[in-house]
Amino acid sequence: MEKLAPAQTGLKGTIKVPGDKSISHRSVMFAAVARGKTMVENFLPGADCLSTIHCFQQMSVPIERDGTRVVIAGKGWDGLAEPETVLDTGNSGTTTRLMLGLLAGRPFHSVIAGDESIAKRPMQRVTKPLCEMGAHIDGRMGGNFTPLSIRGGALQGIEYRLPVASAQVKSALLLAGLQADGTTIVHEPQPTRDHTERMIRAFGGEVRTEGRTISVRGGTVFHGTEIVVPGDISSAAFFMAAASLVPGSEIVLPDVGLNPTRAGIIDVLKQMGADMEVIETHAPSDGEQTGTLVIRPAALQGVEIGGGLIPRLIDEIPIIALLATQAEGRTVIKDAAELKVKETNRIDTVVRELKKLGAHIEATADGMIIEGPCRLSGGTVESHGDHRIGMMLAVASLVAKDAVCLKGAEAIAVSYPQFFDDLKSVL
Ligand SMILES: O=C(O)C1=C[C@@H](OP(=O)(O)O)[C@@H](O)[C@H](O)C1
Ligand SMILES: C=C(OP(=O)(O)O)C(=O)O
Repeated sequence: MEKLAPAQTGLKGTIKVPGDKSISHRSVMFAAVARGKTMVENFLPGADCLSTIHCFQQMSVPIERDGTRVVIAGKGWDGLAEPETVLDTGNSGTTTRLMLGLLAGRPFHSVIAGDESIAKRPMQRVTKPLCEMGAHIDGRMGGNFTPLSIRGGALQGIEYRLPVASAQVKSALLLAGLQADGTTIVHEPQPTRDHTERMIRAFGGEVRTEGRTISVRGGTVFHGTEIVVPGDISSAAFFMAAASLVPGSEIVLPDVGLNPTRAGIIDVLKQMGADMEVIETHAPSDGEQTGTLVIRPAALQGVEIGGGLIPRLIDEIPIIALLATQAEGRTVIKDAAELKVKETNRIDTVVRELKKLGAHIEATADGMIIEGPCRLSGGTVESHGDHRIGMMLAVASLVAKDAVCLKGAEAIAVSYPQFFDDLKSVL
Protein backbone atom coordinates (compact mmCIF):
# COMPACT_ATOMS: atom_id res chain seq x y z
CA MET A 1 0.00 0.00 0.00
CA GLU A 2 1.33 3.44 -1.01
CA LYS A 3 0.73 6.34 1.41
CA LEU A 4 0.44 9.57 -0.58
CA ALA A 5 0.53 13.05 0.95
CA PRO A 6 -1.16 16.17 -0.48
CA ALA A 7 1.24 18.38 -2.49
CA GLN A 8 2.83 21.06 -0.24
CA THR A 9 4.12 23.20 -3.12
CA GLY A 10 3.77 23.37 -6.89
CA LEU A 11 5.17 20.60 -9.10
CA LYS A 12 8.21 21.96 -10.91
CA GLY A 13 10.59 20.43 -13.40
CA THR A 14 10.98 18.39 -16.56
CA ILE A 15 9.76 14.81 -16.94
CA LYS A 16 10.74 12.66 -19.88
CA VAL A 17 7.75 10.30 -19.88
CA PRO A 18 8.48 6.73 -21.04
CA GLY A 19 7.98 5.48 -24.58
CA ASP A 20 4.49 5.05 -26.01
CA LYS A 21 2.92 1.72 -25.09
CA SER A 22 0.93 1.25 -28.32
CA ILE A 23 3.95 2.05 -30.50
CA SER A 24 6.35 -0.08 -28.40
CA HIS A 25 4.13 -3.17 -28.85
CA ARG A 26 3.85 -2.62 -32.59
CA SER A 27 7.58 -1.95 -33.07
CA VAL A 28 8.40 -5.42 -31.72
CA MET A 29 5.58 -7.15 -33.58
CA PHE A 30 6.54 -5.77 -36.98
CA ALA A 31 10.27 -6.21 -36.31
CA ALA A 32 9.67 -9.86 -35.42
CA VAL A 33 8.09 -10.61 -38.81
CA ALA A 34 10.41 -8.34 -40.82
CA ARG A 35 13.59 -9.54 -42.49
CA GLY A 36 16.77 -8.27 -40.85
CA LYS A 37 17.70 -6.33 -37.79
CA THR A 38 15.51 -3.70 -36.15
CA MET A 39 16.72 -1.37 -33.43
CA VAL A 40 14.07 0.21 -31.23
CA GLU A 41 15.03 3.21 -29.07
CA ASN A 42 12.98 4.52 -26.14
CA PHE A 43 10.99 1.27 -25.93
CA LEU A 44 8.62 1.18 -22.94
CA PRO A 45 9.89 -1.44 -20.47
CA GLY A 46 6.43 -1.69 -18.87
CA ALA A 47 4.99 -5.10 -18.03
CA ASP A 48 2.59 -5.06 -21.02
CA CYS A 49 5.31 -4.47 -23.62
CA LEU A 50 7.59 -7.01 -21.93
CA SER A 51 4.77 -9.53 -22.43
CA THR A 52 4.89 -8.80 -26.16
CA ILE A 53 8.66 -9.34 -26.27
CA HIS A 54 8.31 -12.58 -24.33
CA CYS A 55 5.64 -13.96 -26.68
CA PHE A 56 7.98 -13.55 -29.66
CA GLN A 57 10.91 -15.06 -27.77
CA GLN A 58 8.64 -18.06 -27.16
CA MET A 59 8.34 -18.29 -30.97
CA SER A 60 12.16 -18.33 -31.32
CA VAL A 61 12.63 -14.72 -32.46
CA PRO A 62 16.00 -13.44 -31.13
CA ILE A 63 15.28 -10.29 -29.10
CA GLU A 64 17.80 -8.52 -26.85
CA ARG A 65 16.79 -5.69 -24.54
CA ASP A 66 19.09 -3.31 -22.72
CA GLY A 67 16.88 -0.91 -20.78
CA THR A 68 14.89 1.03 -23.35
CA ARG A 69 16.89 -0.21 -26.36
CA VAL A 70 15.64 -3.37 -28.05
CA VAL A 71 17.30 -5.22 -30.91
CA ILE A 72 15.21 -7.73 -32.85
CA ALA A 73 16.70 -10.12 -35.41
CA GLY A 74 13.67 -10.83 -37.60
CA LYS A 75 13.62 -13.65 -40.16
CA GLY A 76 10.35 -12.81 -41.89
CA TRP A 77 6.85 -14.16 -41.27
CA ASP A 78 8.10 -17.72 -41.64
CA GLY A 79 10.78 -17.10 -39.02
CA LEU A 80 8.19 -17.58 -36.26
CA ALA A 81 8.29 -21.09 -34.79
CA GLU A 82 5.37 -22.91 -33.20
CA PRO A 83 5.50 -22.04 -29.48
CA GLU A 84 6.02 -24.98 -27.12
CA THR A 85 4.13 -23.40 -24.24
CA VAL A 86 1.15 -21.11 -23.75
CA LEU A 87 1.86 -17.54 -24.92
CA ASP A 88 1.39 -15.36 -21.84
CA THR A 89 -0.03 -11.94 -22.71
CA GLY A 90 -0.17 -10.85 -19.05
CA ASN A 91 -2.46 -7.85 -18.49
CA SER A 92 -2.20 -6.58 -22.05
CA GLY A 93 -5.27 -6.30 -24.27
CA THR A 94 -3.13 -4.90 -27.08
CA THR A 95 -0.78 -7.90 -27.00
CA THR A 96 -3.67 -10.37 -26.84
CA ARG A 97 -5.73 -8.91 -29.69
CA LEU A 98 -2.88 -8.00 -32.05
CA MET A 99 -1.19 -11.37 -31.50
CA LEU A 100 -4.47 -13.10 -32.41
CA GLY A 101 -4.43 -11.32 -35.76
CA LEU A 102 -0.78 -12.11 -36.35
CA LEU A 103 -1.11 -15.77 -35.33
CA ALA A 104 -4.27 -16.24 -37.42
CA GLY A 105 -2.02 -16.24 -40.48
CA ARG A 106 0.71 -18.56 -39.16
CA PRO A 107 0.48 -22.24 -40.14
CA PHE A 108 0.89 -23.64 -36.64
CA HIS A 109 -0.94 -24.14 -33.38
CA SER A 110 -0.67 -21.72 -30.48
CA VAL A 111 -2.52 -20.96 -27.26
CA ILE A 112 -2.88 -17.45 -25.81
CA ALA A 113 -3.75 -16.69 -22.20
CA GLY A 114 -3.23 -13.73 -19.90
CA ASP A 115 -4.10 -12.72 -16.35
CA GLU A 116 -7.50 -12.61 -14.57
CA SER A 117 -8.38 -9.25 -16.14
CA ILE A 118 -7.55 -10.43 -19.68
CA ALA A 119 -9.73 -13.53 -19.11
CA LYS A 120 -12.74 -11.18 -18.73
CA ARG A 121 -12.10 -9.00 -21.79
CA PRO A 122 -14.10 -9.71 -24.97
CA MET A 123 -12.10 -11.33 -27.76
CA GLN A 124 -14.93 -12.29 -30.14
CA ARG A 125 -14.68 -8.85 -31.71
CA VAL A 126 -11.35 -10.15 -33.07
CA THR A 127 -11.84 -13.92 -33.25
CA LYS A 128 -15.11 -13.70 -35.24
CA PRO A 129 -13.70 -11.80 -38.24
CA LEU A 130 -10.44 -13.78 -38.06
CA CYS A 131 -12.43 -17.03 -38.30
CA GLU A 132 -14.33 -15.53 -41.27
CA MET A 133 -10.91 -15.08 -42.90
CA GLY A 134 -10.23 -18.81 -42.42
CA ALA A 135 -8.43 -19.08 -39.05
CA HIS A 136 -9.47 -21.74 -36.53
CA ILE A 137 -9.76 -20.08 -33.15
CA ASP A 138 -11.63 -21.48 -30.18
CA GLY A 139 -11.93 -20.75 -26.50
CA ARG A 140 -14.42 -20.27 -23.70
CA MET A 141 -17.89 -18.94 -24.60
CA GLY A 142 -17.54 -19.54 -28.33
CA GLY A 143 -14.07 -18.07 -28.56
CA ASN A 144 -14.88 -14.87 -26.68
CA PHE A 145 -12.53 -15.39 -23.72
CA THR A 146 -8.98 -16.58 -23.14
CA PRO A 147 -7.40 -19.11 -23.06
CA LEU A 148 -7.74 -19.15 -26.86
CA SER A 149 -6.38 -21.82 -29.14
CA ILE A 150 -5.34 -20.73 -32.62
CA ARG A 151 -4.59 -22.82 -35.67
CA GLY A 152 -3.75 -20.32 -38.33
CA GLY A 153 -3.11 -20.73 -41.99
CA ALA A 154 -4.48 -19.98 -45.41
CA LEU A 155 -6.44 -16.76 -44.92
CA GLN A 156 -8.68 -14.95 -47.38
CA GLY A 157 -8.94 -11.17 -47.33
CA ILE A 158 -12.31 -9.81 -46.17
CA GLU A 159 -14.21 -6.56 -46.13
CA TYR A 160 -15.27 -5.85 -42.57
CA ARG A 161 -17.23 -3.09 -40.87
CA LEU A 162 -15.99 -2.72 -37.28
CA PRO A 163 -18.94 -2.82 -34.84
CA VAL A 164 -16.91 -0.74 -32.33
CA ALA A 165 -14.26 1.93 -32.84
CA SER A 166 -11.23 -0.11 -31.77
CA ALA A 167 -7.64 0.26 -32.93
CA GLN A 168 -6.93 -3.18 -31.48
CA VAL A 169 -9.57 -4.86 -33.66
CA LYS A 170 -8.52 -2.86 -36.73
CA SER A 171 -4.86 -3.74 -36.11
CA ALA A 172 -5.59 -7.45 -35.60
CA LEU A 173 -7.42 -7.54 -38.96
CA LEU A 174 -4.62 -5.66 -40.71
CA LEU A 175 -2.00 -8.07 -39.28
CA ALA A 176 -4.05 -11.00 -40.58
CA GLY A 177 -4.76 -9.22 -43.88
CA LEU A 178 -1.04 -8.71 -44.51
CA GLN A 179 -0.74 -12.51 -44.61
CA ALA A 180 -4.00 -13.25 -46.48
CA ASP A 181 -4.84 -13.88 -50.13
CA GLY A 182 -6.16 -10.72 -51.72
CA THR A 183 -7.13 -7.46 -50.05
CA THR A 184 -8.49 -6.90 -46.56
CA ILE A 185 -10.67 -3.81 -46.15
CA VAL A 186 -11.64 -2.45 -42.73
CA HIS A 187 -14.27 0.27 -42.23
CA GLU A 188 -14.12 2.12 -38.90
CA PRO A 189 -17.18 3.79 -37.32
CA GLN A 190 -14.86 6.53 -35.98
CA PRO A 191 -11.15 7.11 -36.66
CA THR A 192 -8.98 5.26 -34.12
CA ARG A 193 -5.24 5.50 -33.41
CA ASP A 194 -3.33 4.81 -36.62
CA HIS A 195 -0.01 3.56 -35.20
CA THR A 196 -0.33 0.22 -37.02
CA GLU A 197 -0.75 1.93 -40.38
CA ARG A 198 2.31 4.13 -39.71
CA MET A 199 4.32 1.11 -38.56
CA ILE A 200 3.42 -0.84 -41.74
CA ARG A 201 4.87 2.03 -43.79
CA ALA A 202 7.94 2.36 -41.54
CA PHE A 203 8.78 -1.32 -42.22
CA GLY A 204 8.42 -0.84 -46.01
CA GLY A 205 4.85 -2.12 -46.45
CA GLU A 206 1.80 -0.52 -48.03
CA VAL A 207 -1.53 0.42 -46.52
CA ARG A 208 -4.29 2.58 -48.00
CA THR A 209 -6.33 4.93 -45.89
CA GLU A 210 -9.33 6.65 -47.51
CA GLY A 211 -11.43 8.39 -44.89
CA ARG A 212 -12.42 5.70 -42.39
CA THR A 213 -11.54 2.80 -44.71
CA ILE A 214 -8.18 1.10 -44.36
CA SER A 215 -6.93 -1.64 -46.64
CA VAL A 216 -3.89 -3.89 -46.98
CA ARG A 217 -2.84 -6.57 -49.45
CA GLY A 218 -1.47 -9.96 -48.50
CA GLY A 219 2.05 -11.13 -49.23
CA THR A 220 3.80 -8.09 -47.79
CA VAL A 221 7.49 -8.54 -46.99
CA PHE A 222 8.77 -6.22 -44.25
CA HIS A 223 12.36 -5.07 -43.76
CA GLY A 224 14.06 -4.30 -40.46
CA THR A 225 14.49 -0.62 -39.64
CA GLU A 226 15.20 1.83 -36.82
CA ILE A 227 12.34 3.07 -34.66
CA VAL A 228 12.47 5.84 -32.08
CA VAL A 229 9.39 5.56 -29.88
CA PRO A 230 7.89 8.94 -28.85
CA GLY A 231 6.91 9.65 -25.25
CA ASP A 232 3.51 8.26 -24.29
CA ILE A 233 0.81 10.95 -24.28
CA SER A 234 -1.35 8.66 -22.13
CA SER A 235 1.38 8.67 -19.45
CA ALA A 236 2.04 12.40 -19.92
CA ALA A 237 -1.67 13.05 -19.28
CA PHE A 238 -1.23 12.35 -15.55
CA PHE A 239 1.39 15.10 -15.25
CA MET A 240 -0.60 17.48 -17.46
CA ALA A 241 -3.45 17.03 -14.99
CA ALA A 242 -1.23 17.33 -11.90
CA ALA A 243 0.37 20.57 -13.16
CA SER A 244 -3.06 21.99 -14.09
CA LEU A 245 -4.43 21.30 -10.61
CA VAL A 246 -1.63 22.01 -8.12
CA PRO A 247 -1.08 25.78 -7.53
CA GLY A 248 2.41 27.05 -8.33
CA SER A 249 3.27 24.21 -10.75
CA GLU A 250 5.20 24.33 -14.02
CA ILE A 251 5.93 21.03 -15.72
CA VAL A 252 7.77 20.51 -19.01
CA LEU A 253 7.17 17.26 -20.88
CA PRO A 254 9.60 16.84 -23.82
CA ASP A 255 9.20 14.53 -26.84
CA VAL A 256 5.60 13.52 -26.26
CA GLY A 257 3.77 11.78 -29.12
CA LEU A 258 1.16 14.10 -30.60
CA ASN A 259 -0.39 11.84 -33.23
CA PRO A 260 -3.76 13.55 -33.88
CA THR A 261 -5.60 10.21 -33.54
CA ARG A 262 -4.31 10.03 -29.94
CA ALA A 263 -4.10 13.64 -28.77
CA GLY A 264 -7.73 14.28 -27.77
CA ILE A 265 -6.60 15.05 -24.20
CA ILE A 266 -4.93 18.24 -25.46
CA ASP A 267 -8.17 19.42 -27.07
CA VAL A 268 -10.12 18.69 -23.88
CA LEU A 269 -7.62 20.39 -21.59
CA LYS A 270 -7.69 23.49 -23.82
CA GLN A 271 -11.50 23.43 -23.83
CA MET A 272 -11.43 23.23 -20.02
CA GLY A 273 -9.25 26.35 -19.96
CA ALA A 274 -5.89 24.74 -19.14
CA ASP A 275 -2.67 26.76 -19.43
CA MET A 276 -0.76 24.59 -21.86
CA GLU A 277 1.76 25.34 -24.59
CA VAL A 278 2.91 22.92 -27.26
CA ILE A 279 6.41 23.91 -28.39
CA GLU A 280 9.23 22.41 -30.49
CA THR A 281 7.01 20.18 -32.56
CA HIS A 282 8.45 17.66 -35.03
CA ALA A 283 6.30 16.09 -37.72
CA PRO A 284 8.27 13.58 -39.81
CA SER A 285 6.33 12.88 -43.02
CA ASP A 286 6.15 9.10 -42.50
CA GLY A 287 6.43 8.85 -38.73
CA GLU A 288 4.87 9.97 -35.49
CA GLN A 289 4.51 13.65 -34.64
CA THR A 290 6.07 14.79 -31.32
CA GLY A 291 6.36 17.97 -29.28
CA THR A 292 7.22 19.47 -25.92
CA LEU A 293 4.35 20.38 -23.60
CA VAL A 294 4.55 23.11 -20.94
CA ILE A 295 1.71 23.12 -18.40
CA ARG A 296 0.86 25.49 -15.56
CA PRO A 297 -2.20 25.67 -13.29
CA ALA A 298 -5.44 27.27 -14.43
CA ALA A 299 -9.06 27.59 -13.32
CA LEU A 300 -10.81 24.79 -15.22
CA GLN A 301 -14.37 24.62 -16.59
CA GLY A 302 -16.56 21.53 -16.99
CA VAL A 303 -16.91 20.09 -20.53
CA GLU A 304 -19.06 17.73 -22.59
CA ILE A 305 -17.15 14.91 -24.26
CA GLY A 306 -18.54 12.34 -26.68
CA GLY A 307 -18.70 11.07 -30.28
CA GLY A 308 -15.56 10.87 -32.38
CA LEU A 309 -13.46 12.47 -29.65
CA ILE A 310 -13.79 9.39 -27.42
CA PRO A 311 -11.43 7.04 -29.34
CA ARG A 312 -8.84 9.87 -29.38
CA LEU A 313 -8.69 9.92 -25.57
CA ILE A 314 -10.20 6.62 -24.44
CA ASP A 315 -7.38 5.83 -21.97
CA GLU A 316 -7.37 9.38 -20.59
CA ILE A 317 -10.98 9.32 -19.35
CA PRO A 318 -10.05 8.33 -15.76
CA ILE A 319 -7.75 11.36 -15.44
CA ILE A 320 -10.28 13.61 -17.22
CA ALA A 321 -12.84 12.53 -14.60
CA LEU A 322 -10.46 13.66 -11.86
CA LEU A 323 -9.87 17.00 -13.64
CA ALA A 324 -13.65 17.41 -13.84
CA THR A 325 -14.01 17.05 -10.04
CA GLN A 326 -11.82 20.18 -9.74
CA ALA A 327 -13.46 22.12 -12.61
CA GLU A 328 -16.27 24.65 -12.27
CA GLY A 329 -19.63 23.23 -13.36
CA ARG A 330 -20.82 20.00 -14.88
CA THR A 331 -18.79 17.58 -17.02
CA VAL A 332 -20.64 15.00 -19.10
CA ILE A 333 -18.74 12.09 -20.64
CA LYS A 334 -20.84 10.01 -23.06
CA ASP A 335 -20.43 7.45 -25.89
CA ALA A 336 -17.72 5.78 -23.81
CA ALA A 337 -19.25 2.34 -23.10
CA GLU A 338 -15.93 0.81 -24.28
CA LEU A 339 -14.56 1.83 -20.87
CA LYS A 340 -16.47 -1.14 -19.43
CA VAL A 341 -14.16 -3.64 -21.18
CA LYS A 342 -10.75 -2.25 -20.27
CA GLU A 343 -8.44 -3.60 -17.51
CA THR A 344 -11.41 -2.95 -15.21
CA ASN A 345 -14.86 -1.56 -15.88
CA ARG A 346 -13.46 1.97 -15.85
CA ILE A 347 -16.86 3.63 -15.51
CA ASP A 348 -17.47 1.70 -12.27
CA THR A 349 -13.95 1.90 -10.85
CA VAL A 350 -13.50 5.63 -11.55
CA VAL A 351 -16.89 6.46 -10.00
CA ARG A 352 -16.46 4.16 -7.00
CA GLU A 353 -12.92 5.28 -6.12
CA LEU A 354 -13.49 9.02 -6.63
CA LYS A 355 -16.67 8.83 -4.52
CA LYS A 356 -14.52 7.44 -1.69
CA LEU A 357 -12.66 10.79 -1.79
CA GLY A 358 -15.95 12.71 -1.74
CA ALA A 359 -16.29 13.54 -5.45
CA HIS A 360 -19.72 14.32 -6.91
CA ILE A 361 -19.70 11.79 -9.72
CA GLU A 362 -22.33 9.41 -11.09
CA ALA A 363 -22.09 6.60 -13.63
CA THR A 364 -24.32 6.60 -16.72
CA ALA A 365 -24.90 3.80 -19.24
CA ASP A 366 -22.06 5.04 -21.47
CA GLY A 367 -20.00 7.39 -19.34
CA MET A 368 -20.28 9.59 -16.28
CA ILE A 369 -21.47 12.96 -15.01
CA ILE A 370 -19.28 14.97 -12.65
CA GLU A 371 -20.13 18.16 -10.73
CA GLY A 372 -17.30 20.40 -9.63
CA PRO A 373 -15.39 21.87 -8.05
CA CYS A 374 -15.15 19.64 -4.99
CA ARG A 375 -12.35 19.61 -2.41
CA LEU A 376 -11.41 15.93 -2.20
CA SER A 377 -10.90 14.29 1.17
CA GLY A 378 -8.24 11.76 2.10
CA GLY A 379 -9.01 8.05 2.45
CA THR A 380 -8.14 4.57 1.29
CA VAL A 381 -8.61 3.83 -2.41
CA GLU A 382 -7.77 0.94 -4.74
CA SER A 383 -6.41 0.53 -8.25
CA HIS A 384 -8.29 -2.78 -8.69
CA GLY A 385 -5.22 -3.92 -10.63
CA ASP A 386 -5.77 -1.17 -13.24
CA HIS A 387 -2.67 0.97 -13.92
CA ARG A 388 -4.58 4.01 -15.15
CA ILE A 389 -6.88 3.99 -12.11
CA GLY A 390 -3.77 3.76 -9.87
CA MET A 391 -2.11 6.78 -11.50
CA MET A 392 -5.33 8.82 -11.52
CA LEU A 393 -5.73 8.20 -7.76
CA ALA A 394 -2.08 9.13 -7.12
CA VAL A 395 -2.72 12.48 -8.86
CA ALA A 396 -5.96 12.87 -6.85
CA SER A 397 -3.92 12.55 -3.65
CA LEU A 398 -1.97 15.71 -4.60
CA VAL A 399 -5.13 17.83 -4.34
CA ALA A 400 -6.82 15.96 -1.47
CA LYS A 401 -7.16 17.53 2.02
CA ASP A 402 -5.52 14.60 3.81
CA ALA A 403 -3.33 11.61 3.02
CA VAL A 404 -4.56 9.02 0.51
CA CYS A 405 -3.64 5.34 0.91
CA LEU A 406 -3.49 3.63 -2.46
CA LYS A 407 -3.89 -0.15 -2.54
CA GLY A 408 -2.63 -2.02 -5.59
CA ALA A 409 -0.17 0.70 -6.66
CA GLU A 410 2.07 -1.99 -8.19
CA ALA A 411 -0.35 -2.23 -11.16
CA ILE A 412 1.12 1.07 -12.40
CA ALA A 413 4.18 -0.84 -13.67
CA VAL A 414 2.01 -2.14 -16.53
CA SER A 415 2.53 1.12 -18.43
CA TYR A 416 4.73 3.38 -16.27
CA PRO A 417 7.27 1.59 -14.02
CA GLN A 418 9.02 4.91 -13.07
CA PHE A 419 5.81 6.76 -12.27
CA PHE A 420 6.46 7.40 -8.55
CA ASP A 421 10.14 8.30 -9.16
CA ASP A 422 9.09 10.83 -11.80
CA LEU A 423 6.37 12.23 -9.56
CA LYS A 424 8.81 12.61 -6.63
CA SER A 425 11.32 14.34 -8.92
CA VAL A 426 8.91 17.29 -9.43
CA LEU A 427 7.50 17.52 -5.89
O1 LIG B 1 -4.32 -0.24 -30.20
C1 LIG B 1 -3.86 0.10 -29.10
O2 LIG B 1 -2.64 0.14 -28.85
C2 LIG B 1 -4.83 0.47 -28.04
C3 LIG B 1 -6.12 0.74 -28.36
C4 LIG B 1 -7.16 1.07 -27.37
O3 LIG B 1 -7.96 -0.06 -27.16
P1 LIG B 1 -9.22 -0.42 -28.10
O4 LIG B 1 -8.76 -0.59 -29.46
O5 LIG B 1 -9.76 -1.72 -27.56
O6 LIG B 1 -10.18 0.71 -27.90
C5 LIG B 1 -6.56 1.52 -26.04
O7 LIG B 1 -7.56 1.54 -25.04
C6 LIG B 1 -5.42 0.64 -25.61
O8 LIG B 1 -4.83 1.14 -24.43
C7 LIG B 1 -4.32 0.57 -26.65
C1 LIG C 1 -6.68 -0.31 -22.14
C2 LIG C 1 -5.36 -0.29 -22.03
O1 LIG C 1 -4.48 -1.23 -22.53
P1 LIG C 1 -4.73 -2.69 -23.12
O2 LIG C 1 -6.06 -2.68 -23.83
O3 LIG C 1 -3.58 -2.95 -24.01
O4 LIG C 1 -4.73 -3.64 -21.93
C3 LIG C 1 -4.68 0.88 -21.40
O5 LIG C 1 -3.45 0.95 -21.47
O6 LIG C 1 -5.34 1.76 -20.81
